[in-house]
Amino acid sequence: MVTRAGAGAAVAATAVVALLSAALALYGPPLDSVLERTFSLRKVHSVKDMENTLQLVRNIIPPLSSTTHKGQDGRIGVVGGCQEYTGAPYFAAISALKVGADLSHVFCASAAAPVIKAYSPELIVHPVLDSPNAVHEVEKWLPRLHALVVGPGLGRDDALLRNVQGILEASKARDIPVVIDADGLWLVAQQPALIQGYQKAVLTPNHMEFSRLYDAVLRGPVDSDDRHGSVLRLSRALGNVTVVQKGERDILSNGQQVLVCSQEGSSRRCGGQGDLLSGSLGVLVHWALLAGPEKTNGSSPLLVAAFGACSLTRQCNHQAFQKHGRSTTTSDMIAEVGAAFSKLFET
Ligand SMILES: NC(=O)C1=CN([C@@H]2O[C@H](COP(=O)(O)OP(=O)(O)OC[C@H]3O[C@@H](n4cnc5c(N)ncnc54)[C@H](OP(=O)(O)O)[C@@H]3O)[C@@H](O)[C@H]2O)[C@@H](O)CC1
Ligand SMILES: Nc1ncnc2c1ncn2[C@@H]1O[C@H](COP(=O)(O)OP(=O)(O)OP(=O)(O)O)[C@@H](O)[C@H]1O
Ligand SMILES: [Mg+2]
Repeated sequence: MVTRAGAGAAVAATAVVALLSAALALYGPPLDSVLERTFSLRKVHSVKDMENTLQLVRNIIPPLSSTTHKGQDGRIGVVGGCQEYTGAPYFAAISALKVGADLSHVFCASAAAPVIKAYSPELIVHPVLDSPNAVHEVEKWLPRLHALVVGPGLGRDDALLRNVQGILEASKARDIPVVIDADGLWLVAQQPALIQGYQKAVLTPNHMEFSRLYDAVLRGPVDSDDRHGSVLRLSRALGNVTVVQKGERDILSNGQQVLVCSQEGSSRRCGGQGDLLSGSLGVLVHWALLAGPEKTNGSSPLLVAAFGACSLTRQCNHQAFQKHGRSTTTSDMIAEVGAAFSKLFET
């Protein structure tokens, strides 16, 4: 039997829960409680957590179908590539195609374009990034693109970075998802306001890029003993932008939740692996936003997409290393994308 006092207490408890939920929705749970919830059971749950999250990635992958037309599974743009760096934008753009995008564009400086075109007939290469009309030239394509990957091989030339700033602003105005990597993160460290609070941005810093960003945004050094807390804090300070800190284990957060990806890779650290990750993520972000939170069981679609890209990159590394050992290069990893994707996501 429910007494009046009992019913009153239940109503009061419901009100408290509702108030707390409203507060959480507005400000996010206290940092300590997120970390405690996420990590207190980490040792016993890590393998199960990884498997559960991989299942969410499987849920966002569009089935191959005879009724879809070219372009529906993803039209991705990579913004990067300059005189010095032509490999990085190529790795990102070809990885997007290999993961399952239908069309992959590269918007690069004019000196890089013939080189990138010569690597691959699969890519659509626009030599526009150092033109005085760069923003307009890229903006023309934005209505046809599902996601942008900004930064691989961009370099740090001021004129190029100013153009990329304009491209980012135009992409935000159109609500286009952006993955920001490499020198795109250099730009964000100079001007965090560029992506502050943009819910469709994912940042993929390596060790160095993370420290630079953290210092710029939080005005202090990273606590290297607390990687999880650092990623959570940076995401929150940027207004819940999704942050993926790459490393021995990848730490991912949207300021509400923290995920850890420890998919087995290898000890081979050749350059370009991060470009494979950011290009793959471009496609997965598009798929995840299309699928929506019903398919990700309430988890953030962008976090699920990022977990998918991290797992895939590490699995490619693992498979390539088994064949090539110390001579493994990123091209060997890209050759493994199909088999790694099947192993992780098509079981
Ligand atoms: N084939 C191509 O075209 C490729 C081109 N690429 C392009 O190059 C551009 C610059 O990108 P980036 O990553 O080299 O730049 P940046 O942030 O200055 O870091 C460099 C310094 O960080 C450090 N460091 C790194 N990891 C660390 C760790 N775990 N722990 C500790 N330190 C660590 C390390 O310092 P060091 O060991 O030298 O002291 C290193 O010197 C960018 O456009 C990118 O896309 C690449 O994509 C590769 C393939
Ligand atoms: N110590 C490590 N052990 C295992 N995997 C790692 C380690 N460090 C990085 N990785 C993996 O390598 C991939 C690329 O991360 P990395 O930190 O090398 O990026 P990056 O420096 O941006 O690469 P790039 O050379 O493309 O710029 C990620 O999938 C990450 O999980
Ligand atoms: Mg990189």
